[in-house]
Amino acid sequence: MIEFSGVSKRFGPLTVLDGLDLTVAEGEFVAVIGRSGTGKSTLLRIVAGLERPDGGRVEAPSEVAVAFQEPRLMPWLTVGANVTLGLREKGRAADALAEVGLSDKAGAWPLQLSGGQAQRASLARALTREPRVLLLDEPFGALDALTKLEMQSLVGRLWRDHGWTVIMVTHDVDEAVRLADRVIVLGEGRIQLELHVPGRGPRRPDDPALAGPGQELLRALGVTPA
Ligand SMILES: Nc1ncnc2c1ncn2[C@@H]1O[C@H](COP(=O)(O)OP(=O)(O)OP(=O)(O)O)[C@@H](O)[C@H]1O
Repeated sequence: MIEFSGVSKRFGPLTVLDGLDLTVAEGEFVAVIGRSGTGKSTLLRIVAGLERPDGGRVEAPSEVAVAFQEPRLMPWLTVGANVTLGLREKGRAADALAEVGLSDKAGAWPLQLSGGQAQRASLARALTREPRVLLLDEPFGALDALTKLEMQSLVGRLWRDHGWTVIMVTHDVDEAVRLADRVIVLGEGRIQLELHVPGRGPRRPDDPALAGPGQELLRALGVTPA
């Protein structure tokens, strides 16, 4: 579904991606984790076609939707209008809002939404694009712990229901192992570690099977327990 072969990306003297190889299968959920500045967002932007690599080959479908940490809703449009912004077919807003549990907010203004509700609206907007690939860039980084768990469950459910291929950038090891089939650790322009998580997401946050993979990821990130 998505294939990176020897992909390089430089910004001036800075080499961000350095011969990166990555294959993502159709329907797979891949989490990308890594220290700040290791090129995680750049990787997503290349998949989305927002950035061109300097070297190597990239294959990715064009039906891609992106959701960011900040929901990027237009404050002068209602939630419903935001969801179908840029679409000729406006009828999909109601279904998409129902799917994310936001039916009663179609006429509300973005400023009237909580952080979690705004992220739900952002996901509804992605839904109306009927993507094959969903890219998530730290989507829940700004949410409180409980809302975050709810949003993870929602994304996991939407992923299963729609058969999307998902790449999610996150700083949260627990989130990565709760949702992903595979977690990759990015560093020095390449994949430093690749980890398959047993079972299928969304997993229970207290699933004891997640402790081992979580610790391995923390070690790979250079985080040692206190
Ligand atoms: N358009 C750009 N012009 C110049 N430098 C850029 C540009 N985009 C990204 N960079 C640089 O490339 C490096 C990687 O950025 P990127 O946003 O991909 O990292 P990241 O792993 O997503 O970081 P974070 O975890 O902090 O969000 C950073 O040093 C950043 O400053």
